[in-house]
Amino acid sequence: MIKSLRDIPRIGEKTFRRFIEHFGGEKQALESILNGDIAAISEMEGMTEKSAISLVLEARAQNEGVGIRDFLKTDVAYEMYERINALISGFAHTDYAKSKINLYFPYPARKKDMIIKLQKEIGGIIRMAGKLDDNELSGFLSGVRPIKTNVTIPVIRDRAIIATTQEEFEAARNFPVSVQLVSEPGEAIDVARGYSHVFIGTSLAGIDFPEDIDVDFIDIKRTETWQVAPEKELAFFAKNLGSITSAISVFRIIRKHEPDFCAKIKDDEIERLALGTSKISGDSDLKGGLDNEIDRLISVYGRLNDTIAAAEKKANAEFGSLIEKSSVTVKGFDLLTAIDGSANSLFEKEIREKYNTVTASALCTISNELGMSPKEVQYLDNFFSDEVSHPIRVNPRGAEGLKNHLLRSIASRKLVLLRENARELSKLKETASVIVREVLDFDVGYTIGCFARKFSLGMPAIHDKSGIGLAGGTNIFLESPVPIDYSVGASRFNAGIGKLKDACVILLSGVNSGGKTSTLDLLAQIIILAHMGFPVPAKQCELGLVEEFFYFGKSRGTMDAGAFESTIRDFSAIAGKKNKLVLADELESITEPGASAKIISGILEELDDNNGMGVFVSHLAESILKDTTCDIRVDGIEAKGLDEHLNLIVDRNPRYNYLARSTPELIVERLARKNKDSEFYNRLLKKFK
Ligand SMILES: Nc1ncnc2c1ncn2[C@@H]1O[C@H](COP(=O)(O)OP(=O)(O)OP(=O)(O)O)[C@@H](O)[C@H]1O
Repeated sequence: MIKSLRDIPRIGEKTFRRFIEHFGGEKQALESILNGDIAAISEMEGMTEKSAISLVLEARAQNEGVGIRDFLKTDVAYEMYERINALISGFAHTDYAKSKINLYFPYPARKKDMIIKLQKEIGGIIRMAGKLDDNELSGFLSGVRPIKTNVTIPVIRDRAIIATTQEEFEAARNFPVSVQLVSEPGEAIDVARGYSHVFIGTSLAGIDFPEDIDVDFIDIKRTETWQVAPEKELAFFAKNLGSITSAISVFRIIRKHEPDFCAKIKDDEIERLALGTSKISGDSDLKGGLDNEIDRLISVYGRLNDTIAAAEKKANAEFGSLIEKSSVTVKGFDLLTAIDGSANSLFEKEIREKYNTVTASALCTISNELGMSPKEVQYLDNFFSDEVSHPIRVNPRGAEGLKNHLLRSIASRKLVLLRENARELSKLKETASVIVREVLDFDVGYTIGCFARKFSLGMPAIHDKSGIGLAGGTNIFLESPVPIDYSVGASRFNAGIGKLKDACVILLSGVNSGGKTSTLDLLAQIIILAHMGFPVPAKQCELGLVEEFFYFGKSRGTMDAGAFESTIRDFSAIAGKKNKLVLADELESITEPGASAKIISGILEELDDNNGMGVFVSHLAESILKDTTCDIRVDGIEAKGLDEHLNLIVDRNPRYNYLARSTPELIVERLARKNKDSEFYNRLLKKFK
């Protein structure tokens, strides 16, 4: 049992330190490895997804006392397992499921309990997957990613907690807002002027603060994040928004068909979470359209500059045209006043009236255009200076005053709403994490379910005898496979076989391209999937579990002495008492036919003596049988001739107790019929007649 990271052989000192740094502690790192958290492990520096998977598998193997290679004893067997896994992963909707699929592997017979447990779990998921509509589900499912918990937000600088004691100060520093320590109430007012929103201890309740500062009196030592910095609480939801909302949709769809799915999460929690997350945008802000007043304020702020510019332009045009038409008549004693040097006041009076008219109209336009509230209209008083000036311009400081007021109003109103939402959502953080985790884990099972649905797989029945039998078996790597019925050893499918019906060691003979290799591959797929606790590609299947699985592929051509020696050494692994299945494809090409037949018969005898199961594809069945006294059954896949398109007519189902000929003459016949003018093919064909 692994108790420390150091118990995993692959983890040296350097990797150990990296793990601690990445996961924040040995316990967390170990948990992550044993839980198979591939995504988090592969985020580590120097770690790829592949190495993370093999590390997890190694750790698990150590923990469970069994690893992949305990069952998959040859490279060809392992490659078949990898091909199957790659095929299944292709059905995953999330990267999480894609990598998690790699953690399933075939267990040897001694882990029967585990296999049966997996069969039950996966069987349940497949039944559920069968009820779900993938078109409805897949879009949402692929939007779910593991929850990111490491969420930070920048300090909110225009909001402060004003502490009056050291303890309050220390408590306040836990929140991402400015923190100030004051020694007396008057100082608090001065400090508060630098912020648009302050939180002050209840001990200072009753002091008057300037009107333009929002003040909240709180118990600083007991306050919660949602109260002073709701943005921090909401940032978790904002950062994981896509995943959470997609997971909620998946949850709802599953629950429609399977009301008990993940019963620990109550419907009302999901609905509250859905409501809360529907209010936030990706940057922890409030979504538009939720509050009319905020939307109005934002719109006023956004249109202010343009509205002012248009009003200025209009005012200047009106003012210009009024001035153009103006004249001042100086009559009678006014002439004397004018000589006095007071002509200016006469002109000013005339111009001021027009200036006042034009600016008043401009303010009216601005206020109407923007739909301003009475409080906002008050800020317009500072827009135009009392002194007549030309061209007419809005006083920038006046406009700034209104803008600041608008921004403060937006912030203060938003804070109320953000707080309400953060308060509600802060209680649902765990719910959100669980929902996402459950949906990701669901995708792992659903991936297997989709794979099973696509290939019409069925759960095999496991019996205690030595044998494997199937009806309607379809090789998952063939495009349009013809279903195969076959039985090796004891099974309920061997009733009609006649002699040697329980034989566990078989020679499979037959025509070239008849489907011998495909049959071995099918058996390999079935044996691997069944030992993983997965459904298998057969309408019906019954099998006894084995401890080891050997698959030897076809060798390419005669071997040199070294390669031959190492192949024989590979085969020596099948000696021994452990129950096993051995598949071997045309072993004869390792050396010349006579010697090959002797070697194969020796291997088959070894297998038979040790109660092993084996299917050996060979064109040397007759010679092999001559060299052995064991009860070896010979089955055959036979070609019956050529069809009108000169394709082989083959019955893909092996015939029991039947030595099928290789029928190379059919291939020669095909060549001769396709190339009617060729003397050469005709001459060869005659040799067979
Ligand atoms: N059950 C089947 N259903 C449909 N097609 C099949 C089936 N079995 C085999 N085939 C087709 O026949 C082709 C040849 O099959 P396979 O390689 O298994 O034959 P073989 O008997 O091992 O041939 P050889 O003796 O030349 O190695 C396959 O690629 C596939 O296209």
